[in-house]
Amino acid sequence: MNVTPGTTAGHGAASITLEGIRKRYPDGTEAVRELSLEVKAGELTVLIGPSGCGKSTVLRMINRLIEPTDGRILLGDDDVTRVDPVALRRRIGYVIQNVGLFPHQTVAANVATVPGLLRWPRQRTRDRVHELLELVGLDPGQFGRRYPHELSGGQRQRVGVARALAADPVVLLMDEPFSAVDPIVRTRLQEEFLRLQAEVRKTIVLVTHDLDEAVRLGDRIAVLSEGGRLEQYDSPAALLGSPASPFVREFVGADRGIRRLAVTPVTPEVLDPLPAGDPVDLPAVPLGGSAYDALGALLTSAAEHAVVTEDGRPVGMLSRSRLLALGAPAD
Ligand SMILES: Nc1ncnc2c1ncn2[C@@H]1O[C@H](COP(=O)(O)OP(=O)(O)OP(=O)(O)O)[C@@H](O)[C@H]1O
Repeated sequence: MNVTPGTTAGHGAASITLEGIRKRYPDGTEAVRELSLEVKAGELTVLIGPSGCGKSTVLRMINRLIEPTDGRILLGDDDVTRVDPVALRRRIGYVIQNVGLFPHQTVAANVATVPGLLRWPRQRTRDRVHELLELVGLDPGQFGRRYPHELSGGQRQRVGVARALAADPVVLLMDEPFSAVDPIVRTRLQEEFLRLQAEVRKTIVLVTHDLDEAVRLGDRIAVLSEGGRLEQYDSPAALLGSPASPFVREFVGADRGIRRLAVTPVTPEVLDPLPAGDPVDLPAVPLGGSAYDALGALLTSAAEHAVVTEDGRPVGMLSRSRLLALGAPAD
């Protein structure tokens, strides 16, 4: 299988190209009418859209759990419809909502599933399981021997991610991976997952219903409407800043200004000069930090300005009005 080495992609990450894919189920349902989309190697694309718009169908066509009726799907330069589907699935990690761990196997055995199928030597598998459990924040000595029912929902979710990464797949597909856990655990898992992705840099397609999750995790977000129609494919900031259609505008909602602040960094262009004297009793926010966090600091202190710092040194002032303007829609 060809891989795109590139500087941004992780080891063994491949781009995914969907070319005019279509899925018509045997009962005549046109789940996906025609969809073309490219996910760059090492990037995370989120598929989002109303229930029944075809997100899971698209995801499952990539690893051929569902066969497309038409169109091509490429991993790197390889057409996935031309390779053996079982071999293909071993190269593609797949994480689903309720994880699907084998209940009668230990955590270690669950993580070792694909290396086992690939007949890795025992020691290599053991080392890999150890490494992965550490990577997802579970102590291998403590958790390796447990069974899935002896874990919390969040821990099970981590084991699901470790299992999907076990054989160093070229691509990771995730269908509502964090939706089965409560909002606080969910946010923590998302943060940990972002750290993990910064390390492993896989090409990831993630399906979610949750716009905040999409904005937090996605390098790019694909908004789909009924029949797998691609309404917009953009970075979170571009999607929130300039929705391409009334459908997208309604979908991203009235509070998109706030969401937009979360993906907008505080940059030198929005700063006012420092005042002559030392600014006292003003909140300090870091250059490059999120505008959302800066707004939080201003609201908490009831100040009109924050001091923006770089390496602990004041470099400019940020006013409340400038900050709010960053969240204002461009249209
Ligand atoms: N096996 C099937 N046979 C017939 N129709 C199906 C089948 N599987 C899914 N569908 C239909 O295809 C459409 C897309 O389903 P899909 O599960 O891909 O949507 P989704 O966007 O993932 O939905 P949700 O967000 O609710 O999980 C829906 O109308 C669904 O009813």
